[in-house]
Amino acid sequence: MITVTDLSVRYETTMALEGVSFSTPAGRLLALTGASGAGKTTLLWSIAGLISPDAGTVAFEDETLGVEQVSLIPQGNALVSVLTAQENLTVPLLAAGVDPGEATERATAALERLGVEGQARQLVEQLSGGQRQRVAIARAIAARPRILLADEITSDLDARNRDLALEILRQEAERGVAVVFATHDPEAAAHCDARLHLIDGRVENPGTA
Ligand SMILES: Nc1ncnc2c1ncn2[C@@H]1O[C@H](COP(=O)(O)OP(=O)(O)OP(=O)(O)O)[C@@H](O)[C@H]1O
Repeated sequence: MITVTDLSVRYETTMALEGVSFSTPAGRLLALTGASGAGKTTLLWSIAGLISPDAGTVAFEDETLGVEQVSLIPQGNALVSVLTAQENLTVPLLAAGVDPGEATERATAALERLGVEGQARQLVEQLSGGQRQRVAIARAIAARPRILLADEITSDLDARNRDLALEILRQEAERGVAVVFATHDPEAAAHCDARLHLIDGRVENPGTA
């Protein structure tokens, strides 16, 4: 469960979020919608603990859950371009203390789920935009998060891979993960269980998400 209470974030003169409150349980796939600049990325980064809000709180119901169990798939994927696809998955797992054998198994399985196992040994800089996006999704799920935050992850994908990415988000929710998926795509939002719509940093129809 993610509970956001009265969250406000200001960038100099811009109020990116203002009094945002909502909660979403484990197992739910929540679409986060709104026009460009509405505050979707700011909200995901705040939930991930990467931005300190000016006011308000983000809480996870399970007190034992720390930010290391939150995976964010950022816009633009943030992969390391001079590492291979496989290394982009294994390096963070090794850094988190996962045993090398298990890190390799988890990376291989995640790349297979996204259909990019054939690119495992290629450098990220040699991959297409859509392949990079799928490697970024694989990296997030290989971490086995309890909370998964996905920022516009279908924007570079063709129809088949867009459906695959949505199916992966659905499978993660079925595994008991709380998933928040920022998207401009109405069809992708319709595939989710609920929708939170932001207008200029505020929640439209508060309390209905
Ligand atoms: N680092 C920053 N410094 C100043 N203003 C910022 C910064 N990041 C975002 N903003 C502003 O905060 C507001 C919300 O931005 P945010 O990126 O959260 O929106 P978004 O809904 O994710 O947009 P998009 O759909 O285009 O990605 C916008 O007005 C944006 O210009």
